[in-house]
Amino acid sequence: MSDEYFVFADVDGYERSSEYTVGGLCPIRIGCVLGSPPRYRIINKLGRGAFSTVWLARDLVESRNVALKIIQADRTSDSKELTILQRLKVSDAEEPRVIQLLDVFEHTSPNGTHQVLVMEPVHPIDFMRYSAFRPIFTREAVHQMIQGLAFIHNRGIAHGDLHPGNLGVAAPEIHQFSEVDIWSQSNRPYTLAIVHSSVDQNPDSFPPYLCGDMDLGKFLLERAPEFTQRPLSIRILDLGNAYIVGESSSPRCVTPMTYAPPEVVFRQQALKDLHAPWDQSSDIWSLALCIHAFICSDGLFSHITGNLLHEMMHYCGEVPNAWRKFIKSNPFPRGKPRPEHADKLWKEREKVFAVRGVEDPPGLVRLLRRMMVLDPAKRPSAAKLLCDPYFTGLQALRAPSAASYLHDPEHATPDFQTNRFLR
Ligand SMILES: Nc1ncnc2c1ncn2[C@@H]1O[C@H](COP(=O)(O)OP(=O)(O)OP(=O)(O)O)[C@@H](O)[C@H]1O
Repeated sequence: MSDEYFVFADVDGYERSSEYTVGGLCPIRIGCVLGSPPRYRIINKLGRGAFSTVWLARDLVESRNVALKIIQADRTSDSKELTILQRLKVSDAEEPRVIQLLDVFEHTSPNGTHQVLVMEPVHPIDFMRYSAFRPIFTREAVHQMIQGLAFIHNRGIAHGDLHPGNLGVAAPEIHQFSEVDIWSQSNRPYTLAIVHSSVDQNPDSFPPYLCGDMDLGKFLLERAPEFTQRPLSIRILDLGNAYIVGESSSPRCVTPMTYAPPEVVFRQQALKDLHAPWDQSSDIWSLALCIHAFICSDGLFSHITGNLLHEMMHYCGEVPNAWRKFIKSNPFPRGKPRPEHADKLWKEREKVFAVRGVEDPPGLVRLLRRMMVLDPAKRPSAAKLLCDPYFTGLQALRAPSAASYLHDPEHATPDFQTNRFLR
């Protein structure tokens, strides 16, 4: 496919050549300055999403580093992310648990007009070696993740794409490094020259080279190792698939299957329904799996085949009525799920958590099991989870924003009242 556009073939891990076209991605060069008036100088690439590229840039006005999420041109007008991020703004006095929008502007390229979201740069936790951090922070980090989700839910939003790549850790240490500091280190941009082969293509639609993703974590570990020794400050990222509950129906679930909730996996796998609805209760399930991955560096579930439903049932020890018919034609590979079997599996997890140095492994297992209930209506809300005994004695409620969304659990209404997704 790339031969239509480029002399070189598409390379895994980079944008596809077909994405640089009218209506597509914004061609970016290292060192160019975006903003009106010009303000953000591009340092390196941080990542790419389904419809965007994300860049580390120097804010020449505030002398700090920022992340620029540059949205594909034909997605700019219907992107809901800006509205959602504006709803999630906290005051300067509050420690956010959700990525904060610092600025927004539009940038015009030969491919169209792109919305640019300016955010704080964070260290994504999927690149984080858990062992590099002090396990003593586990309980606090887990509490902060749930705080972040409670905050999002309290603002009426469901996230819908929780996986380890969308959880990050604040990295204010990055601000002390200028572009030259960063360029002169081993993290200098890794670029791959590209040449388009068709003379019909507008050469300005393409960047002169593609950039590899910068390893921000490696840079910080080398240049600011104290980063791992202070308490973590978690950020939930990527509100690109979020929606305001009640204002619209849920968009298609894009969460990787091994983090997706059972109500979505069942409908996708058993009923071939790719538009399975999901809501805030679905985030609770996905966050439990993110917590597991944060500690163990890999997911709890390994399969993306039909066995995923079986794995879910084995860990939960139950078979929902709605699933029985489907399961009959796909018998259980490891025997029928039973509560004793689930207890055994979680005991094994407890041992793994203990090896990882987690505080109170049985307490953490109890928390995860509360979150991983097959019926979404029976999952506790994030606000209620903040009062789980696992957090007893934790000082993490010091974040001033906590008070604004923490319900009194005594008076909390039932958590997720409908089980309409588990038909
Ligand atoms: N604030 C940030 N700081 C550092 N890296 C970031 C930041 N925001 C995004 N990234 C990086 O860019 C990647 C893509 O960003 P993001 O997930 O927001 O885009 P998306 O289009 O919604 O992606 P996805 O396809 O994963 O849903 C992330 O996986 C992450 O590696």
